[in-house]
Amino acid sequence: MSSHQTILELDDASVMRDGRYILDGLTLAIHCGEHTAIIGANGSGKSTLMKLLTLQHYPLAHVDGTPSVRVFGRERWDVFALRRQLGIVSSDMHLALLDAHAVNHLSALDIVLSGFFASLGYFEQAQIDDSMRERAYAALNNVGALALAQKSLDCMSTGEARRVLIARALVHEPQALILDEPTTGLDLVARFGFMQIVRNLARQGRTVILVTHHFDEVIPEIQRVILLRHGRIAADGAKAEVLQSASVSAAFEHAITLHESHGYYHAQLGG
Ligand SMILES: Nc1ncnc2c1ncn2[C@@H]1O[C@H](COP(=O)(O)OP(=O)(O)OP(=O)(O)O)[C@@H](O)[C@H]1O
Repeated sequence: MSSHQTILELDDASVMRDGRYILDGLTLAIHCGEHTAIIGANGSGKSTLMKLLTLQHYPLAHVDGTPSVRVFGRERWDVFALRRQLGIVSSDMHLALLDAHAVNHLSALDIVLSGFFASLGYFEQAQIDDSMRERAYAALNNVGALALAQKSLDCMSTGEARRVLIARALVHEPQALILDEPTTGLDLVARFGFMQIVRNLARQGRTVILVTHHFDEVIPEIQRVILLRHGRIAADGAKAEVLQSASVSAAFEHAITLHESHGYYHAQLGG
C-alpha cells in the first residue's frame, strides 16, 4: 500500500449526542505510515474520533450529500472487513473481556485467534486451520508473549493481558494499529514495556494511531500530534511544534510545562 494512501479523512465531520456537539467540524487526514498521537483532556472527544475511524459512530450528514468520513479512501465499509484492516487495542476492550464470563477463561492463544473473526473470544475451533494457529503464535512472539499462549486471561496480570490484546490486534496483519488509552491500569514498568512493543511495531512499518492523555507515551516514532479541545482541533502538526507548553496549556485549560528529553515529553502542572 502506498504511504500516500489515507487511513482516515474527515471533512467537516461533526457528531452530536444529547443535543450537543461532541465533535464539531473536524477536518483532517491521517496517511498510512504517519504515526500520530491524539491528545486531549477527558471528554475532549478522543474516543469519539476513534469511533468514527472504526465506524462505531456516524457523523452528521452533510446537506450536499458529500461524505464527511472516509476510511482507507472509502465512504462505505462492511464493518468486519474494515476491522481486518485495523488492529484495535483499548482498555475498554480488556474490561469487556474480563466481564464476559463466556470468554475470560480462554487461553491467550484463543483470544489472539478470535482476532481473525473480528470478535473478542468468540469463534468455532473448527474454523481454525494450522496457518491461522501459526500466525497467532507469531503474533504472540512478536510482542514477547509466547510463554502466555496457554494461560487463561483471568489468570494474567493486566500488563500480560494487554500484550495479548496487541497480539490479537496484529494477527490479521492490519494496516494500522489503533491504541485507545492502551496503558490504563498498567504499572510504570509494564507501561514502559508496552510502549517499547509499540515502538518496535511502528519501526516494523505498522502505522500507529495513539489516543492518550499521557505526554510521556508519545514515543519518538510518532511524528504528528493532534490536540483536541471540546470536540475541536486545538492544534495539529509536527510533534515538536504542537507539543509546546503554550498549546497544551490552552488545550487542557490549565498551565502545563512540557519538557523534552531524549525524544520523550514530560509534563508538569504549572507555568
Ligand atoms: N453516547 C454518548 N452519549 C452522550 N454523550 C456522549 C456519548 N459518548 C460520549 N459522550 C460525551 O462526548 C464527550 C466526548 O467523549 P469522549 O469519550 O470522546 O472523550 P475522550 O476525550 O475520549 O474522554 P476520556 O479521556 O475521558 O476517555 C464527553 O463529554 C462525553 O460525555
